[in-house]
Amino acid sequence: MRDWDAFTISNLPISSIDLMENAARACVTWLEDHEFLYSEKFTIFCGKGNNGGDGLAIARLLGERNKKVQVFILEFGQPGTADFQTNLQRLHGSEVDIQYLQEGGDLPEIFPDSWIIDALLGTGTSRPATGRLEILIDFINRSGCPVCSIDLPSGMPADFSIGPFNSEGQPYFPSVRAKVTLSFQSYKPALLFAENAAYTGLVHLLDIGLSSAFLKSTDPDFEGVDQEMASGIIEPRSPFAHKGNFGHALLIAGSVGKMGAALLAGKACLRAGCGLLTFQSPETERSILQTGLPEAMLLTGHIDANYYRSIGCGPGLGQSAAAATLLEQILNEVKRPMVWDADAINLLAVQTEWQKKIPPFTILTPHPKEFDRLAGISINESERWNSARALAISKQWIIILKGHHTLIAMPGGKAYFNTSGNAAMAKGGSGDVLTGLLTGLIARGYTPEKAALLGVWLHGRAGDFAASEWGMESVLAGDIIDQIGNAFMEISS
Ligand SMILES: NC(=O)C1=CN([C@@H]2O[C@H](COP(=O)(O)OP(=O)(O)OC[C@H]3O[C@@H](n4cnc5c(N)ncnc54)[C@H](OP(=O)(O)O)[C@@H]3O)[C@@H](O)[C@H]2O)[C@@H](O)CC1
Ligand SMILES: Nc1ncnc2c1ncn2[C@@H]1O[C@H](COP(=O)(O)OP(=O)(O)O)[C@@H](O)[C@H]1O
Ligand SMILES: [K+]
Repeated sequence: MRDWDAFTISNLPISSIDLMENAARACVTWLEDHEFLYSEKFTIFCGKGNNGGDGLAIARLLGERNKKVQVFILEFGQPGTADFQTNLQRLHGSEVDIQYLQEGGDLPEIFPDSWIIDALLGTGTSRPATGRLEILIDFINRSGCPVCSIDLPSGMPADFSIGPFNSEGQPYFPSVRAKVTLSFQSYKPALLFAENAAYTGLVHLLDIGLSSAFLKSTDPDFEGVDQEMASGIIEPRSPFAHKGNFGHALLIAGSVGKMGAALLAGKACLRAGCGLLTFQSPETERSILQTGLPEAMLLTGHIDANYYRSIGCGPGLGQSAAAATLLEQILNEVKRPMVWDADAINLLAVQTEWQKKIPPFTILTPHPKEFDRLAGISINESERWNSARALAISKQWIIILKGHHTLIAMPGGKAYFNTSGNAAMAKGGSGDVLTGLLTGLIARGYTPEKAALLGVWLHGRAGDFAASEWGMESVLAGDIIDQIGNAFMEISS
């Protein structure tokens, strides 16, 4: 963010103080647009960095709108930044009441029925809050007032989970508990972790006019997957194409009582655009597959795995001896990247000698528990993300660590987080849909890296369409499949 800020100031005719003004205006406009948050009274807590400067500018703008505003500035024992001082001067002479909180002084008396704007610390947070700052964070959290945090909940470091202690002894970071966090221009990693959500509240990103050219001039090692990225990957279907052009996929899936998982994966695989699909599934379950998905074929005997352009393993497979034998045979024969999910991952966690046989660029799609079985227990999501990134590099696998913001860790070290999808997808079967989709995209001809980015985004987007049709409670995994086409259409030109 600091580099992006500096790039913008040197490449666009905009000064740092005007960027701060943009940020403050964006916050106030957002508050105005969300009437339920737009109280008559605001209590604004400011540090003396630029986050505090944002708070002062917000105070002035709210004062101009005839809101009753009180500002408390926490004395850190050092002068404010230049933009903080400019905004302090701009605030003097207004109706806004400004008070200073000294180390060791009394706690403030605040309007009991106000909204709190939290502008104590932003991306400059460098260590856990202690002393007066920690007491003030606790005071804000106990005040009973709803809190809107600016850029980050104060105390939360931009790049980590705030707690609990991790294996490297990273300390717990006391943090403001916000109802809403208004963050500037881009997600900070801390805003993506599940355990931080109780502190960030709802996160909204506000455009403050940072230069878009910066993103083209840099190759960050951590990036969001969004509609623009997905539409840059998608390839059109040639008018003269035949089914042979779009690949033949093999799904090794299903066992007694779990054929639904195979069907879900199979439907999603075909919806991904691949030409042909064959299942390798138990003979006894033949009628379920052949009536549930007449478009697919079924193999029950020996398979020549190398015949298929892509192979997806795991949905509903179970962990029986027969499943293990089948996967071992696949590993001994197949040298191209595959997709491994669910019980295939669980077996891989136990059969550690298999791991060196997994072809490079194979996609693994664990949910957090499956991941911990494979890589050891992580104490929080930021630790798990680091562990996934390290494993992707050391094994040369693509790891798709599923969650609200699914992480995609590439063998080259780069990592992505997904921005589509929603909690309606938190229901059995959603992961099987993703496995099928990824297997279908690889058969269709996408490289595993492109398939991973496109597939994860399409899956979440289809979930978003399903949620708008069925509501957050009632979406079924099959509804996600039915919306894959709409997700494709949105990014096809
Ligand atoms: N595009 C952009 O980037 C834009 C950014 N903008 C805004 O600027 C914010 C970043 O501002 P910033 O860099 O001045 O940092 P900020 O968080 O205000 O505080 C730093 C000070 O706090 C101190 N400090 C740190 N931890 C501490 C602790 N635990 N306890 C006590 N002190 C602690 C730290 O001290 P130090 O670590 O140096 O010892 C330093 O003095 C950003 O979040 C956004 O709101 C917008 O205006 C517009 C455009
Ligand atoms: N709250 C959520 N927000 C976004 N996506 C979600 C959410 N909950 C679940 N999902 C998505 O749904 C899928 C669930 O996968 P998984 O846990 O393997 O389910 P299952 O094994 O039951 O099929 C993942 O792709 C995940 O990213
Ligand atoms: K803040």
